Amino acid sequence: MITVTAAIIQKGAKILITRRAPGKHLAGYWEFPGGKLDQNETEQECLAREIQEELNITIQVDEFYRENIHQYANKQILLKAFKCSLVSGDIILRDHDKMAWINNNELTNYEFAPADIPIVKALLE
Ligand SMILES: Nc1nc2c([nH]c(=O)n2[C@@H]2O[C@H](COP(=O)(O)OP(=O)(O)OP(=O)(O)O)[C@@H](O)[C@H]2O)c(=O)[nH]1
Repeated sequence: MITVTAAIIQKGAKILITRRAPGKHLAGYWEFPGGKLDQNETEQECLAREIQEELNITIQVDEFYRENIHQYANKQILLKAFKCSLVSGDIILRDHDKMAWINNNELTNYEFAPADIPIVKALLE
């Protein structure tokens, strides 16, 4: 099983979502940015690293939110979502082709990666 971290980055009342770029697994689906846990790093370190690499911003990882295990056709992932806040930097999309700052109630307007659905549902409650 692959552990994947995901950041729910809050700025005021809005949260950041990003769309997976063409050519990637699940291209075109929206997600919470993040990525696979490397050996010898904590989940918090992984998330801060991935967000810096993918989005060019520095975040603070505030708290664990929810996790979900999902079986894709060729892999099983443990998706771990954390509430985060923006510390500094301007976003540059390096891995995604779109981003949006949205209110939680707008989550229903976007098609999320299947593994994210329970996390999206929790955010809508
Ligand atoms: N970052 C992120 N990945 C997610 C989410 N939901 C979800 O199913 N994933 C999946 O978890 C894996 C995370 O991989 P990644 O973003 O680090 O790397 P990648 O696509 O370049 O890797 P890969 O193509 O080798 O699988 C991908 O298979 C991705 O589709 C999510 O909300 N955030």
